[in-house]
Amino acid sequence: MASSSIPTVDLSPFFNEEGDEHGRRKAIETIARACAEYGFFQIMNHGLPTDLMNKALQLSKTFFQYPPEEKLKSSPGSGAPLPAGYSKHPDHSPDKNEYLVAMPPGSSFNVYPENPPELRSVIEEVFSHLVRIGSLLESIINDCLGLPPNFLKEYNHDRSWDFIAALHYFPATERDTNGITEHEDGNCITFVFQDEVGGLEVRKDGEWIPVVPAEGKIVVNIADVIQVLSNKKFKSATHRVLRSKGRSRYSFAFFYNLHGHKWVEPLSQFTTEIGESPKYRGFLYKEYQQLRVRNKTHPPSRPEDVIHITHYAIET
Ligand SMILES: O=C(O)CCC(=O)C(=O)O
Ligand SMILES: [Fe+2]
Repeated sequence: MASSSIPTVDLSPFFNEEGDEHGRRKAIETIARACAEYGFFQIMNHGLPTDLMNKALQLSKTFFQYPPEEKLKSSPGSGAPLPAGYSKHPDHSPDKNEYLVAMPPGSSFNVYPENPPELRSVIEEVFSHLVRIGSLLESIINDCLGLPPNFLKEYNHDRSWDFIAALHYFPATERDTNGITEHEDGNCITFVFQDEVGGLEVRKDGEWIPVVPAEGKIVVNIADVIQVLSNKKFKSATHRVLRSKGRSRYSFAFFYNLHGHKWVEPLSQFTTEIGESPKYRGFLYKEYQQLRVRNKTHPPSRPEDVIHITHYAIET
């Protein structure tokens, strides 16, 4: 494998009725290595139709091209655990994008745009596929970590905090190409699909590796909750998005999440049982997610004040 690309995993063995045990083992090994080394890989043959992904990107583009007053009609309501609806980063934010967030289909917090009319049903369809793919990847990661069968599934059984974001990155300017500042995601596992423009990069051994757009592929990255549970055996991938000159970029990110009432701490399998000290103190997930939402809605003026998972790290 060239060092300048991230591994691609073919998931078809998991959909093969006859049970392709060899194919499954191979996929699991590749994923285990990718998660331990840098927390990023791509998947193909995952069951989310390429046409549906393209349609979602196209419809989101139509939405983001509307004038601000139209988009602002679907501004988030209050009381939701996340700003579900349309938002744009404040001008002083280093992140130069606008986004439309949706929680699970049927959630009372969702504020969908009325136009384009098909956008809602297409996002809901994509959402259902990604929940299914999320559960599959969660069970594979459960296996990769050597946890008891269904451990993560039972721990993370409530899907009501999952969310999806349609993102629009503005074209770069002469002086500024930042789209999303380097970061790790706070949830369990993230899934991204993007248009052909490119700009997503992942850091490995101090180097930025571009995630070259490939139609039909979904980018998967391990996020903070898995990093904490595994006491850093699996890495929450550091990534960023650079903007292109003269071109907008559209993408979707799905956050396979955890319910806010869950307690998160390094599991005994990765601490006491193997004589390692925990690298994080425990926390209620809701508290961490609230701090992260604040990072976005009220970005601190000093970058060092942005809350990351290091907030809970135990100094050694
Ligand atoms: O747009 C992308 O490719 C990635 C988005 C992302 O990293 C995020 O929303 O956390
Ligand atoms: Fe991210």
